[in-house]
Amino acid sequence: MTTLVRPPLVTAPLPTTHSRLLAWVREVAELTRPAAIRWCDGSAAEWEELTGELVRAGTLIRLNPAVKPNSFYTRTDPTDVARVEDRTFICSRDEADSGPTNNWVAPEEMKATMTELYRGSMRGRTMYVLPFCMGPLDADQPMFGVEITDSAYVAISMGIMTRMGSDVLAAMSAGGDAPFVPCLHSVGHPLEPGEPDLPWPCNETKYISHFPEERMIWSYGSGYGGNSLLGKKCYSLRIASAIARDEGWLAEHMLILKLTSPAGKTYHLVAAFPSACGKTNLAMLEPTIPGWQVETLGDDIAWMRFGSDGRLYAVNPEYGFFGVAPGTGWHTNPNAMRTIERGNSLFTNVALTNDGDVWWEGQTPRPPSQLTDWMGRYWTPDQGPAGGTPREPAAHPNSRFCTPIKQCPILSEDFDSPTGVPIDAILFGGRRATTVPLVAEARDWAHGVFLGATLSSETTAAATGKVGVVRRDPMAMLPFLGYNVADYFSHWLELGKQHSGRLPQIFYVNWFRKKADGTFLWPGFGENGRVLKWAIERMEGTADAVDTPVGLVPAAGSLDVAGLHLTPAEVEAAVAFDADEWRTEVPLIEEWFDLIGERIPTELLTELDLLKSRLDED
Ligand SMILES: Nc1nc2c(ncn2[C@@H]2O[C@H](COP(=O)(O)OP(=O)(O)OP(=O)(O)O)[C@@H](O)[C@H]2O)c(=O)[nH]1
Ligand SMILES: O=C([O-])CC(=O)C(=O)O
Ligand SMILES: [Mn+2]
Repeated sequence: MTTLVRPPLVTAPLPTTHSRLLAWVREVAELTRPAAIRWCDGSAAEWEELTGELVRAGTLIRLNPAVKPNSFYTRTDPTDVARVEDRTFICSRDEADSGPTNNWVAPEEMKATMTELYRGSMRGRTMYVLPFCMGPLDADQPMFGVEITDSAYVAISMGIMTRMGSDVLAAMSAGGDAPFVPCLHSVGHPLEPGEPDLPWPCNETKYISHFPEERMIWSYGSGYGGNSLLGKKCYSLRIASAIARDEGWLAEHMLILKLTSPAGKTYHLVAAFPSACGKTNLAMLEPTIPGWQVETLGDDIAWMRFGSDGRLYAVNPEYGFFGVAPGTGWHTNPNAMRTIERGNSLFTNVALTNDGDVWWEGQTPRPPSQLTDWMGRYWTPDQGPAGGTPREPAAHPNSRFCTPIKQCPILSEDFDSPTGVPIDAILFGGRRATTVPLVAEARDWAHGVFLGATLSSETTAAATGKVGVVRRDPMAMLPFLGYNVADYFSHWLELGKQHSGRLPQIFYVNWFRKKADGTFLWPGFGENGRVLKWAIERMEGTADAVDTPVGLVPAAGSLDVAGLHLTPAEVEAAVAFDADEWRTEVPLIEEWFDLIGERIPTELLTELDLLKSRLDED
């Protein structure tokens, strides 16, 4: 079913009877004035057609089918390479509800501004209507969305990242018209008659706006993933977190994995790490310790609800991986390599090899002798890009692969379960060169929420702005919260009180602690399985820990380091709690709590006092 109609959309047979959807599509078409409207069906034929058009337009390059079948490469405009946090807005009716960590503009004012930007913004382009569902379509309450976009790149990417197309559209009106989240996106580059298009149209003016009360998203000016694939961060985190607060569940920036011990016992873990801090890698972990096995359920987002048995269950709302390319290789994340090798993938801002394959820093120990870099320039390992400087990487640090989750060789068979998997442990982690030990176990739920609430990390290339600056990133949700951060902490604490019987155990981790020479103390990647093993053994009551002011860290000999090429002193340095470093950290936590202001729950202030008094005793 492919419906290509000319506005105002009344002449062709319409693919749905959903009246709110039809009215909205008509309204957007009248405002944005596209040359054509296409209802996407998510079929293979549609993928063929759209990728073909994008190749002709110069947006995509088809990769060598012998190495990457049915896969494509794109370079964005060099100014449109990451999420734009300073242009991201939570437009709640009351400013206080967006909280101290979000940008806020009153909804009516934002709508007025953006309506003028959208006026005629799709002229000369096709408007794509993408019906999608976050999470399984057979869920009790399927979470529908419809994205309207003038980008074919967004249309095919959403086809990978979400369950998208005719099945979803049919389900949306199967039992009466279902509610859905309207997601409007325009690259903001209309074409005048005869004007040639650009390979990557976008606009200097960017807005990524969320209307949490109306459950609605408006995005303008950027084609880059996190700003334009509106089912992902915008819906599944910012809008969903607001829905979850209202309905008593959690929408979190977390991977989901299943772990099987040598004895055959299974566990499920979720882990929240900020962008570009290791979620995709941990989700696809290949443990180095014998007998332990990981299966993947999700690498970025977890929706978690309490079941009738009182346990917390997690579902991954997504259908694909939008993973960081640099650092992904056979020695670090072989399962990601196997996933993309199967083809059907899009690569953005990586480097291109002479034989039509993709490359990025860390894929192989040494780069090929020549490449075309992410800006289309001739690049060599010695000289860097032509006209650039020798140390410029060939792939942008935030370059990405976009690939179907079903291709992951270790995907858990529970992936499509509408109720999800029961969670045994929650990990919070960041990228800290100092201070935070390799692993610490929280004393209880409130202490775990405190560890999550004060989580900190060095900024990365996943968002525009300076890289390497330490900032608080509560539960790795700082850029993804759809409401007031203080209310979010209260929500976590409240859920803990309501379900105190069988709560997951909370742990704090840091793979990124460094030695004085700047290299990592802990080898990471497959070796992180050792930390998961320790966490499981803590829950089983078989591993020893030392009580420190930040939590319970591994006692000497309790972390399995057999076969690891680290000296006992190095292991000790990785797991150590350092009181002086924490005395330096406390004022930063106080500053953070001051910023949050009066709405902060008292339990967290109590936890901070407890940390301080324990440090005084230390
Ligand atoms: N040193 C070290 N680096 C790691 C480890 N895990 C991941 N990385 C690197 O950190 C970067 C980001 O890792 P990802 O797993 O893609 O991070 P992510 O949290 O999924 O990032 P987003 O997709 O932006 O949310 C990559 O360059 C990885 O190679 C680790 O255990 N140790
Ligand atoms: O949202 C994006 O563009 C990519 C991503 O996963 C992140 O930044 O966390
Ligand atoms: Mn990721």
